[in-house]
Amino acid sequence: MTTQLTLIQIDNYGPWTITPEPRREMDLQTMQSRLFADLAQFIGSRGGYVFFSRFDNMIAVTNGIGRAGHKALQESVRNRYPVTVSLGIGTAETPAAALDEATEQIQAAGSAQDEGRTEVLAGEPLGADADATTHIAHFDVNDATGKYTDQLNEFDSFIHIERSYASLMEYMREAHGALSFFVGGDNIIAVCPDLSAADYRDAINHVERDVGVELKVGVGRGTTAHDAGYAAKHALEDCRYEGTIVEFDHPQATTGDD
Ligand SMILES: Nc1nc2c(ncn2[C@@H]2O[C@H](COP(=O)(O)OP(=O)(O)OP(=O)(O)O)[C@@H](O)[C@H]2O)c(=O)[nH]1
Repeated sequence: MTTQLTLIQIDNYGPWTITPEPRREMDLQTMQSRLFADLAQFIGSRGGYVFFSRFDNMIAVTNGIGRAGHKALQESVRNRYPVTVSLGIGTAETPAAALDEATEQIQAAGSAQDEGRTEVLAGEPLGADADATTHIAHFDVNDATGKYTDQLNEFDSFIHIERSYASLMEYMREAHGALSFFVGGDNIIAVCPDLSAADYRDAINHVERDVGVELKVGVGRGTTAHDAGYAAKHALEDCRYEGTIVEFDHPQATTGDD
């Protein structure tokens, strides 16, 4: 299996936000969220996933999207936005290693705040003969509506959800080189290497011990993020139906420790 990740970095964005003087915050928020929406549309329509992370930098799973697709994305952003984007592509068995490679490509071309560095397109997409299978794990808080949304004010609910996200993202990053992203509501999507049910159970137990939030997870695989993520959603439905905390949409091809 190999995950192809693309780091999307807005070129020279920091200086732009204060030139000629600080821009209205809600105008920046509008631009950032519209750019994210357009990236989600463009990448999603080609089977990929994109996560907003810090908005000035975003991370996409781009298995199945080649250099021409990446170039078209840059052109489309340049034609419609007051900013441009640089793209670094990396491929590896673990998502963290793929992101390292993607990041090195962009960093080698110059600083994020170098006005001479624009529209870098670096790194090689997966070859046609590579095994492009990727794994997506879709985590969800158990009964977030009953425990939080219907009981607490929105900010206090948000604190519980964000704590579980912080705990899970660090654990998955350190233990497995997996990258986890909050995607709204009580949902966290992780891009993962091939892990066992025991690995996922350990992650869920860690979060419960650490911050007292109970999670469940559906895991899918596919040659695009959409295929893997959609399978993960079905597996999550199986958790709901079976009352379990880990379900795969496919037989596990792992070490058999579970
Ligand atoms: N991004 C994303 N958000 C979702 C999805 N499904 C639900 N949500 C969000 O999660 C919130 C809670 O929904 P659920 O997870 O179904 O509700 P719950 O109360 O936790 O119930 P159980 O998950 O069945 O334990 C919703 O208000 C949505 O914001 C999804 O597939 N993707």
